[in-house]
Amino acid sequence: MTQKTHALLEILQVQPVMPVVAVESAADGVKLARALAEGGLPAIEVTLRTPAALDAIRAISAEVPEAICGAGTILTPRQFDEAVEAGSRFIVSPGTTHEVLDAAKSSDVPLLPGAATPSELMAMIEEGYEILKFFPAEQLGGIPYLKSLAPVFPKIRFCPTGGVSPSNVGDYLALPNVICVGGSWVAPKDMVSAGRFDTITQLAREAAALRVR
Ligand SMILES: O=C(O)C(=O)C[C@H](O)[C@H](O)COP(=O)(O)O
Repeated sequence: MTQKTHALLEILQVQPVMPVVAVESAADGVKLARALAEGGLPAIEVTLRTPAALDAIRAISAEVPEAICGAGTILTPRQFDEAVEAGSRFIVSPGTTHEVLDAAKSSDVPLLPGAATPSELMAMIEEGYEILKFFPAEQLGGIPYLKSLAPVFPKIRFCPTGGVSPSNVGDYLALPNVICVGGSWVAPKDMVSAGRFDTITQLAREAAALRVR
């Protein structure tokens, strides 16, 4: 196992659920990261799907020492570098390209790359990856699909994301090849815009109490 895989494992094993968030301002990001960490979910994936994302990562990294802030929806090497520069402790991409893999090679910050088909998994194993994002999990076949992959790829562990919710999260976390799940339900947009951070802390608390297997 590489040092970077080890670093990624340490982050992903901290909590059963990785909050996947899209924030409209750096201030919202800070409040959200605080609320989630207080509920027991210190690691948070801030997606680069809003213009405020990089500023939010910068602000969380500077102002919320209890959080472990990563960047999501990384599609290009430029985004990879910008996210690292902003202070991201880990990087998540929904799929994989050679360019993003090259950016990851020249960085100390670990990458959680997306892969789904057997050919994609084989390619990622060749690149030295053992921990992968599985996105969009439910739409790609969800739990039965991951069960089918397990005997063929015994070393690979996934972070399924996309369509994971309180109603199916327990079944995902029961799979031997799932290390944690990603999801937005712990930080609903309407609660963030309404400033309901206490409720978000409560949602985080419930998610943090889930058991992995
Ligand atoms: O942008 C990415 O890289 C993503 O991961 C997309 C979505 O934010 C997650 O898939 C969360 O999906 P839901 O929990 O179903 O809302």
